Amino acid sequence: MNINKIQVVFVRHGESEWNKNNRFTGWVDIDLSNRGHLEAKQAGQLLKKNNFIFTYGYTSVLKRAIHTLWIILDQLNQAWLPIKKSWKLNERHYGALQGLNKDEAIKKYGYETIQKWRRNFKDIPPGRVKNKNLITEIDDIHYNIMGIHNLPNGESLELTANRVIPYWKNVIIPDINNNNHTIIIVTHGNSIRAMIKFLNCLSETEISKVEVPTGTPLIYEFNRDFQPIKHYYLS
Ligand SMILES: O=C(O)[C@H](O)COP(=O)(O)O
Repeated sequence: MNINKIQVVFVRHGESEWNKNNRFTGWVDIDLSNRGHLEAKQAGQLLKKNNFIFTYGYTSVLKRAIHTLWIILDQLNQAWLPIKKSWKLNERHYGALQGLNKDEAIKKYGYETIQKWRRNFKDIPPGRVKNKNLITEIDDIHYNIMGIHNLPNGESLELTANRVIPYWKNVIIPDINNNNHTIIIVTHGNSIRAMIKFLNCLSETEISKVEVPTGTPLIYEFNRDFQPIKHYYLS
């Protein structure tokens, strides 16, 4: 690989309608709010101002991330960029919490339990009852077409990392080695937290304190062995 530096830009999607309404979203396919559109546009403008030109893009199969990537690429005049979409970059599946307002969930389960499900590395939120909780059927069509028959039903950050990190190692790194050295990955709060824990070798306690803002480019620079040299938010 004949390149000077490898740059990977992670962006958490812009604010979604359910971020705005403070609802657990997970795999429910909710779109951007007006503010989310604006955040995505501003992220694109910021990347343009800093002369980013991407060679490949990645996103989940959830529209809040896909649309954020489209808006960013539109700002960069790079709508043509090849993009890979994978459910392995989806948000953590929030099980029975999906659709619940976070304050109401705290009233129902208690603050400490909710916080444990949200931020402990290994804690798995309760699973939803099939056909009872929100939009199960739509999820089934969405994912059946992709040939995924065993949908998760509540994931810890650890379980999320168990699909995100292999995707990084087995798909993204080989693509980078194939000369795609400046890439953008638009995904979700917890999929990015899984990557941050892995790349920065953070402990479970350290990652429990890390929050990822919506629509803000997080730049990682790597050496050829994919060790991070530096990372910073573009703002
Ligand atoms: O899926 C969600 O509800 C959010 O995108 C992430 O939620 P969290 O910050 O509660 O993990």
